[in-house]
Amino acid sequence: MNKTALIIGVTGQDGSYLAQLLLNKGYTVYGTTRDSGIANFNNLKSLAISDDVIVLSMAPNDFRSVIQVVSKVKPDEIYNLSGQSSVSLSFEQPVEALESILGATVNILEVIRISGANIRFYNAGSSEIFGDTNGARATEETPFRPLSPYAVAKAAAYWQVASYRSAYNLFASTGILFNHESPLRPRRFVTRKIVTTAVEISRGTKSKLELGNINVQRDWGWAPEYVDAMWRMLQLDTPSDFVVATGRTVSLAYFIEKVFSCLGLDWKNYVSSVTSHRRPIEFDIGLADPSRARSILKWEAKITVDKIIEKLVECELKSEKLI
Ligand SMILES: C[C@H]1O[C@H](OP(=O)(O)OP(=O)(O)OC[C@H]2O[C@@H](n3cnc4c(=O)[nH]c(N)nc43)[C@H](O)[C@@H]2O)[C@@H](O)[C@@H](O)C1=O
Repeated sequence: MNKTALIIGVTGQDGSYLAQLLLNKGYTVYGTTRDSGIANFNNLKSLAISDDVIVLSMAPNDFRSVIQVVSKVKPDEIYNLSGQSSVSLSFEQPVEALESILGATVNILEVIRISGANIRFYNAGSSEIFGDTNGARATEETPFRPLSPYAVAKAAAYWQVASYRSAYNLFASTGILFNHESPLRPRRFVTRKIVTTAVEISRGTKSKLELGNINVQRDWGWAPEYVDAMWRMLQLDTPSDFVVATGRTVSLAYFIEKVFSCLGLDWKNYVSSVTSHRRPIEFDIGLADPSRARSILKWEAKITVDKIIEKLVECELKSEKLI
């Protein structure tokens, strides 16, 4: 029998790729956005699935709204990909970070618990919860040292999910995802900002690129592969949390250099690091050990950072958003 999935926050990068994956698997896919009357469906449109996803309005931090949608859809699986997703923005809107991430997670868990239905729940976690690991690769056992309001909210949501799983025996799991990129990323994230600006520079419509701290090192993966890990987590016999990453970390300077060299440009002529783009606090190096996902989910990131750069530049040059 066909399964029904509810993707909360379907219009974002991950929501759109997940909807595509689930549609391909034969799911009936419902998706929510705060106000479907005014939402931006560009990501769903660029994947050519906007007519296939049934979109509903839902405010995840409004309990009534969540219960109404879940009762109507009767999903087998719920994926919560909603809420603030920018670490940088969370320093400016810390309450919004907490409410949109933690408030939504508790509402969804409560609705699942009260409904008594056999619903599997995926919670979008983040590697930001680890903060500075002092050079150690983060695993599912690594202690949390969140540094931003975003990371604090994600850490709290993680523990809510773990608590509901133990207390009420819910099938609820958190994917602790490291950075994952695609052409569907908005420009507020650094990879898209670099690629779009570098292409503009190559076309002569921009002359410089201002960034914050370019010495940070991150584990960057390919978003369409990461949504497959989310799905796999809900197909297990028992719920469990997983680190999802490539296992390879590079510096932002490396990323910038490669993007510019794809376009035949020397980045040093165009890029500067300015204090206004720096965050009040952040950690330098993000390192991951995704071996548990490899052994239990049978999931592995196949697309390397060099390939990601190539794909992003190629898509930007064609100004298309398809993978
Ligand atoms: C795992 C995690 O991954 C993402 O969060 P993020 O790492 O903050 O992503 P980003 O692309 O904004 O920054 C990446 C790095 O790049 C540095 N950086 C330098 N200069 C600029 C700059 O000019 N803009 C930006 N945005 N970043 C800059 C910045 O300081 C940071 O170290 C989200 O998906 C989040 O939802 C999530 O969970």
